[in-house]
Amino acid sequence: MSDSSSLMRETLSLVAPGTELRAGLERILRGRTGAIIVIGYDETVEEISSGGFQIDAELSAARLRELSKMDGAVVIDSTATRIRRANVQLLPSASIETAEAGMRHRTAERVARQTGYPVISVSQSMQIISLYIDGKRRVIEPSESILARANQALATLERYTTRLSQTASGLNTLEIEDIVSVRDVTSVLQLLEMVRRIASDIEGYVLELGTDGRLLDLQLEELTRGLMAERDFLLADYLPNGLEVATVDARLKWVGSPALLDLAMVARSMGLGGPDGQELDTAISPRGLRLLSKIPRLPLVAIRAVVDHWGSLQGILGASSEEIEAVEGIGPRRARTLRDGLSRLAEVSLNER
Ligand SMILES: Nc1ncnc2c1ncn2[C@@H]1O[C@H](COP(=O)(O)OP(=O)(O)OP(=O)(O)O)[C@@H](O)[C@H]1O
Repeated sequence: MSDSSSLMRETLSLVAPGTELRAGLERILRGRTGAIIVIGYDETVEEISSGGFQIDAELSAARLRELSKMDGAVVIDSTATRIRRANVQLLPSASIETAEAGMRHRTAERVARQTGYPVISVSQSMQIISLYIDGKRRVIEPSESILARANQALATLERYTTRLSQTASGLNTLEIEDIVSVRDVTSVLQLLEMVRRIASDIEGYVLELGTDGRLLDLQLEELTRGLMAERDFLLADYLPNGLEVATVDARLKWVGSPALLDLAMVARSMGLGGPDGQELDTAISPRGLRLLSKIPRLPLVAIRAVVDHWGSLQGILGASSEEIEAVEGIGPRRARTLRDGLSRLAEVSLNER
């Protein structure tokens, strides 16, 4: 993540609903005055500030509102906890380009560029809160508009997680019967990746919504619980030897959303389906981590020990109880848990057929 996007995220959470800063901005909007607020105070800010007065007071919504009634800018510290100057005229370099029209917004954009600190402007005439960071402008929207979009994304996420769980349980059956093809594996990764992208959009909304996003956060957490572990196991089961998960992640990052619909593209990212990922019907067998992880009360160390020993799910399915018990770190109890668990999984997939 670049510095400017992490500053954007930090700042969005500083101005999110539930914070004093946001409450102050809402008051300014309701009072129909404008404001220009610099979030950061150092020598550079000092150099381009003229007039006004120094203060060092705790930031409260009421104070921010009162100080913004005066002409000029308010300067607060970068954690948005203290107000440091008010009634300031800002004199950024006029040579910094700005696409904005009014003086307030031109100044806000220039100060943000010159100091590297975020600057907020509240437009009196347009009743809009804008955030300027490093040459980018972002409108701070009311929670209702963000929630409307977030709920749409949540509905999409729900559809995808339902499809994912069907496709993944279909893969269980194919794995037990050892009739998996590259297409089957790739379809699961494709859905996991789509889910990951939608979830990341929703995480952005949660951040922006502050205290208004709590319910959304819970819903997101519920829909995506365990999915990243599922992804790790899937990749551990099928990646060709020597191909790192980080490499697959990096490749997928460059796959745009339309291209993600192309299974061959996803297969190629996983190093499967031949050089161009087109050989989707090629048979492939899992190592067994993903399926074994579905067995309740079987610890991951035991799963790893067994998978390392046989190297394939079919090897494990064909092993006798004695052979499994003999694996270091297993013992009779875990061996029974594993055998019972596998039989139950086999039964479930048989019934599902
Ligand atoms: N350089 C500056 N430093 C501090 N404050 C400024 C500066 N320029 C403008 N402002 C503040 O912005 C106020 C409005 O200025 P102006 O009407 O030119 O801007 P605007 O962009 O059209 O604003 P709005 O969208 O709020 O109507 C000023 O009264 C002043 O308080």
